Amino acid sequence: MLRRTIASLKSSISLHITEEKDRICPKHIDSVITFVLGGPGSGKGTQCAKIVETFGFKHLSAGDLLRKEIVSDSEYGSMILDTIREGKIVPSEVTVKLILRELESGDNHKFLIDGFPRSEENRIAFEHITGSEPNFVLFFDCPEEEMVKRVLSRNQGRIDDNIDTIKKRLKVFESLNLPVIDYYAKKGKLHRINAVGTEDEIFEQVRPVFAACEKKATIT
Ligand SMILES: Nc1ncnc2c1ncn2[C@@H]1O[C@H](COP(=O)(O)OP(=O)(O)O)[C@@H](O)[C@H]1O
Ligand SMILES: Nc1ccn([C@H]2C[C@H](O)[C@@H](COP(=O)(O)OP(=O)(O)O)O2)c(=O)n1
Ligand SMILES: [Mg+2]
Repeated sequence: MLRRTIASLKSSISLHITEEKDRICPKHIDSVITFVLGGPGSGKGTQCAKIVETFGFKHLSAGDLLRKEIVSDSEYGSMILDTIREGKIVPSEVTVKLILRELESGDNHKFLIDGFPRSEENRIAFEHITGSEPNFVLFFDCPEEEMVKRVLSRNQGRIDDNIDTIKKRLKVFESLNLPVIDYYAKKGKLHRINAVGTEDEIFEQVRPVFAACEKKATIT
């Protein structure tokens, strides 16, 4: 059922999926889904690696999945490249499709979805297509000048890690991603993390969130 739906998403790029019949659930209804949010350079990827190591989650980075599409023969490659270079957000149907493919592969039921949703459009598309919501959401709260400093010294050869694109990405973060963060705060699902400090200091704020989640899973 899910594979068929992914196939139909591939062939149809218009996304107005609002009816119950169009919804699909991740393969494992007992999955733990965590969204990991924060501005560019706030440390999402760095902390996800620590969470994977300590708590055994599967890390899905929306940015990495999109970058893989650019270097593959994907029909969306050049559109994704142009969008990322401009610091804009790739249409949700493309990103959600890539995430769904990962949610459906392998046996791990605990997912960190890093850098997604980056807009209300992303959020709504995910909810409508999967019929599910995250169990909780991490927000790495970092001052702009620190984010700029980190991105400029990241040295991963990314086309969007230059000062012009960073300025655009920060504007997009403020206008499109902060409303999503607000949405989850109001739902009581947000864990705000102070993203300034050493990597280990920051992880000491992250650890109890996942430890509590593990404890809850043992009790229920
Ligand atoms: N707490 C920290 N202090 C200083 N630099 C950091 C910290 N956490 C991550 N970095 C560095 O900052 C850059 C951006 O981190 P990254 O995890 O890629 O952020 P994001 O995925 O949010 O863009 C990387 O070069 C990383 O090594
Ligand atoms: N949900 C997403 C995630 C990333 N993208 C695009 C736009 C982003 O600027 C780039 C890079 O995202 P990525 O999460 O790797 O960037 P940072 O780790 O925050 O620096 O990818 C997107 O269009 N939609
Ligand atoms: Mg990242």
